[in-house]
Amino acid sequence: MASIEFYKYQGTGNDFVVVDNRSQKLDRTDKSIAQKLCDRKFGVGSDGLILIENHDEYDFEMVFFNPDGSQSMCGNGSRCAVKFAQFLGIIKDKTTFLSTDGVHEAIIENDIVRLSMQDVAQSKINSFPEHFTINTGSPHYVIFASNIKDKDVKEEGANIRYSDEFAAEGINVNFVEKQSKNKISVRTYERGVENETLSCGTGVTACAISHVLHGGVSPVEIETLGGQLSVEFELEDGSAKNVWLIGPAKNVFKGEITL
Ligand SMILES: N[C@@H](CCC[C@H](N)C(=O)O)C(=O)O
Repeated sequence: MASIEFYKYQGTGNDFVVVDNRSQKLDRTDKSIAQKLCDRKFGVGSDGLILIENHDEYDFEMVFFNPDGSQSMCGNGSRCAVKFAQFLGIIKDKTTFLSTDGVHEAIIENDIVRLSMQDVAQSKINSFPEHFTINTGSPHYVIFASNIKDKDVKEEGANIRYSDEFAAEGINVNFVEKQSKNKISVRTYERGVENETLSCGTGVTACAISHVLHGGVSPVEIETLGGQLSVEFELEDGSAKNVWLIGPAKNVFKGEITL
């Protein structure tokens, strides 16, 4: 049985167990590690596990797992990983690192992390009469609604995520309420967590792009259950370019767990 030192971080309430895995103490191919650590009753408890590993070309590699052991890109997790890399002394206040969907840049200003996201090509944005599907590193279903505070996000989100169209790959489901031209509120059901989380970075990015395609204006301020995020980008020929996700990321505590 190995004893693992971990750190707990949160980015607008999306919480993560973060491990310095530069010595490759943990086997990144073993998804049961994420299942154990993320379990809120039998483990530490979180919306995901992040391993920080060495990389030959970039400052570090961030390896992300959902609590069910599946892998995808995580926007809030990336912002937390950047703060952790700064804490470890791997970086100062700027970085270029590798994540699940490719290379990202980030800039740290106190507790705020500005994270570059991949451009979202027009081909990854599908517009339907009632909703959008957009891939911002992870796949998102975006639906505009009113009074989202009264929604049963877990039930309605699960209905879409487990529908015939999405059951196999899964999809994250975002309910968006327009507040003004540059402000929206968002609640998200996350695949891999299979529940509502307090915030989702790739999700609010997808929602901000959908909002601008509906007549909104960038930068878009986003209110989530866990706090405020901001997304800025330019729309060029239907594609979102120069996309940045901006918001806080904080260490909550440090601990040790026996696996
Ligand atoms: N919370 C994340 C998204 C994590 C991945 C997602 N659950 C998926 O499997 O697509 C974020 O902040 O982007």
